[in-house]
Amino acid sequence: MLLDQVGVDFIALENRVAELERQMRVDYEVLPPIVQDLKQEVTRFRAKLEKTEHLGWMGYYKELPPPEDCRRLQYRRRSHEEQRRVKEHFLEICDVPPSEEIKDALKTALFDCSPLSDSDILALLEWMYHDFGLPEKFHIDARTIRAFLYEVYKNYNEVPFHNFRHGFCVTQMMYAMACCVDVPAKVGDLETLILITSCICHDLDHPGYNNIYQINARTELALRYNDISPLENHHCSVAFRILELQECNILASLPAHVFRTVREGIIRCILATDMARHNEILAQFKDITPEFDFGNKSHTDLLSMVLIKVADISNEARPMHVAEPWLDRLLQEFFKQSDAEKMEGLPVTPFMDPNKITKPSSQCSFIGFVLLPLFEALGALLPQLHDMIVQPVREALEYYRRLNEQCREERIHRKSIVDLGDLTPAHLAQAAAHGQDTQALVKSGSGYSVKSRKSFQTVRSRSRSAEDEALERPQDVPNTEDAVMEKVREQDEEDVEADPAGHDDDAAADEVGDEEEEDVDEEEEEEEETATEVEVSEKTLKFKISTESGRKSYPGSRKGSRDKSALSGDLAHQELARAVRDLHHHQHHHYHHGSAAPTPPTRSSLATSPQSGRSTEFSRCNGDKDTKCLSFEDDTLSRSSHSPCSGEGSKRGSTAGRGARSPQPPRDTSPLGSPVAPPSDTRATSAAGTQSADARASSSPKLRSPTSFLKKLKNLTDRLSFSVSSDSSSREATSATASAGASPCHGANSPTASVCPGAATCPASPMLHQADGTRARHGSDAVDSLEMRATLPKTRGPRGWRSLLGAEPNPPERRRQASVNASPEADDGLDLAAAAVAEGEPTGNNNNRKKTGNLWSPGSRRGGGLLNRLKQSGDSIHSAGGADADAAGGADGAQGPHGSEGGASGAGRQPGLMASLAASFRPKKPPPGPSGPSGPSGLPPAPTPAPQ
Ligand SMILES: Nc1nc2c(ncn2[C@@H]2O[C@@H]3COP(=O)(O)O[C@H]3[C@H]2O)c(=O)[nH]1
Ligand SMILES: [Zn+2]
Repeated sequence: MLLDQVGVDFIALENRVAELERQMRVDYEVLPPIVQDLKQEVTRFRAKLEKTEHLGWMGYYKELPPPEDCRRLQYRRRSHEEQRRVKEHFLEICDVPPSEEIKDALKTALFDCSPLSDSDILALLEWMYHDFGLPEKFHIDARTIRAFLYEVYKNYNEVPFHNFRHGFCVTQMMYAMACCVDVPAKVGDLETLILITSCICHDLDHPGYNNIYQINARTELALRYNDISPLENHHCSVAFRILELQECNILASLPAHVFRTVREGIIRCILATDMARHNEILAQFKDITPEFDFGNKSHTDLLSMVLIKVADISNEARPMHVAEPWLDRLLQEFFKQSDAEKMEGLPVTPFMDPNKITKPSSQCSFIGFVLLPLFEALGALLPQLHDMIVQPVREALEYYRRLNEQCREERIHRKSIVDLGDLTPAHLAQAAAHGQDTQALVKSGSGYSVKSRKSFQTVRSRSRSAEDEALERPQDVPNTEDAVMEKVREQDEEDVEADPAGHDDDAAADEVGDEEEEDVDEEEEEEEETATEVEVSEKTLKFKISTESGRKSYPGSRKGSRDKSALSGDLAHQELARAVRDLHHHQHHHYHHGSAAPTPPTRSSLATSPQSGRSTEFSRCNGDKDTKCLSFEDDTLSRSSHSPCSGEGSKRGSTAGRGARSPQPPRDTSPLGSPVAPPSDTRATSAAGTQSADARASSSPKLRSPTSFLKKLKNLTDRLSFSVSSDSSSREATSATASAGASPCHGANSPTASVCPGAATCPASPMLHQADGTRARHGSDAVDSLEMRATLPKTRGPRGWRSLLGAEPNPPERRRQASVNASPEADDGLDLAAAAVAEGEPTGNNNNRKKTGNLWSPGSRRGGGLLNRLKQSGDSIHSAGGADADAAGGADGAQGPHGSEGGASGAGRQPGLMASLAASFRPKKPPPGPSGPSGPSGLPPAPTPAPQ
């Protein structure tokens, strides 16, 4: 019937097509031989052209430089020589148990491993197994433990934070907690084995770029694991590959079913360290806490997950002289990632962006929203841990709140001085009328001058970090900042007049609206800045798997309350359609209605607009003012601008006096003499007004600007894998915010998936290959990404910290130097038992090792002029975190300030450290018999490996 209506005889049409196809086949076969030859010739020639190297003499072939992303992703492994030294010294000391002092220190959160060498650390790891009696209980041969630990050591990369020492610190914290609450008695020996082994392995082969990057850049790991905890899956996979090696298989003597339990447990624990699952795990744990049953496996499983999570983020529970260098290293890694994201046009992870965070702001946010709620939850179940980890973390939060406030005050002061040069007498009079110190204001107009909204935002963005909002003066108290803002608005108007697009008529009419838009954009920017790692991680994951099931929000999540609607694929399409309608509607009015144009589509205007498809949703949500009802909202990086420092807590913090977290006291310089922090190294004892994350979860309805609107639209189209062109203003907006669709280097949709010219030698590939030998994804996209990068700015406009500080972005020299021996060499195999004990100490010393500088001295606990240090910090960031600067520094760059064994980077140990360590280890058990099957530890030989 339909066919009749259309008036087309489809059957006839189909027959005709089939006939033509037949004819073509016949014609093709009867081509004269000469034409066939010609065809073949053309095919051959085309194939040749595709390999154009031989045309180099004609200038048609240009050798491409090694793909930058390959270089950037390369990671560092220790040299064979260094590994050999570590192995030798490990074997030298491993039969000697640590001194009582060290044993005691190991059981506290005060332990400081920085003076220890890598072999010392390996020996301590082995000791932890022994101390819990695990080798005896599970028949683990000492030789096997050592081989296992050494292999683990080799499979950590020399990245600033997620390195072997981080693995040790996490294990040591787990050990300390386990001793404190007697974990073996509570959860059993097997679970203890699971916990210790999981901690040791939990960040194996971490490349220094987190899951958010992996997913957004569509790296091999993200592709392999379908965006689901790519790194954690990888760590786990590497761990079990090590355990597959017979000589390293500490689980070899376990019966098959026990092995399965252990494997399952290790996988569960390592996967639990993905911060995208933080709220999920925390919520479940809190749920069961009131009726926690140590006899219930699902309860103890959850407890194990929480324990490893706590250990993983426990640096702030340590004394400041231990915690702070770790934070510096973490920020170094963060900034390196955000640098890479900017260069590759990926979304810039807000909590990693030096333009958006400061050290104190980062810590206020992380401790307040993520760390403390978790620690308190564990403390509720295991109160013995309160003094050990909960209280120190509260003090750390208090410390950073005060510091943040100090920073903010200084920034405001600086801004008022800087911007006064541009102020008119009227502004000065206004400031004076509000009782401000105009004397101070007129001092200088130098420094940053606000030339445009953008440049102002650049400064402002940096200065208004997550916690600034909390410390903000009440709205109704105008101050110098208001005067500055006023000035900026005027400047904006000038900008609008100078707009080459020239919507002059609209400009006047939209003046009010523009101001609102600015506020909206700034608010959104700030919300983005306040997003914690958990939120961004959740969002990154949600973004990818939302079509499957929607992602649940958990009570611990700040967005839980507003994340009402899960995003399904259909919903996304509907939203897109609505968004397009709204956009069209808005543009129509904006450009054609002249002065009568309505203000830009604010939330309220959308709510009442009859043309807006979204209006019904808005009205539906009207009753629930505190909730962001729209999934459209949820899918952006919008975040509450509430800050962890807001409210009572911060006020109390501000009056709590300074220096409660006192500067670092002189350290006991004897390497192992005092591995714990001196008692004077305390933090503020005043209980911080810690806010629950939930209390801060409120959100206020916000206006909607065209820019933000387009950002959201872009988000949607990205999700649907196609792009919608936008006008120049929107392009600028999306570019400025490095929105998701901006030419990812590793684009899976790459139209030219040609082979990476550097694939064969690409140092990143082996890392990505090593698990299963498959080819690195980025290799195949490298040409594409190079082409794309050529059209991308190196950094994202004036917001880059380099432009702020006038530093050269990514000096090419540095990049070049960054290509170092990254390929993991084939190991020469483990033969620990046969390894000869090396003579004497390694020649390593401290001199070669570059200590990681404090990134942001204002955040430093070591005093000094705040402003100066802000500037200096930027410089040090540049050298430390920027573009593989660590690599440029040679072997000692990327590694943290810790000692590794011997060689350039092994230097870290003070002279005599080995002697001191050796002295500190006492024989633990009688030396092994002269012959017999037992290993150096005298344990029985390992039984046959269990089937796996
Ligand atoms: N801002 C901040 N983040 C931290 C701190 N400690 C741990 N993290 C983050 O928490 C994450 C836990 O998992 P990872 O080890 O992968 O990476 C860690 C860091 O990104 C800290 O002290 N401050
Ligand atoms: Zn970790």
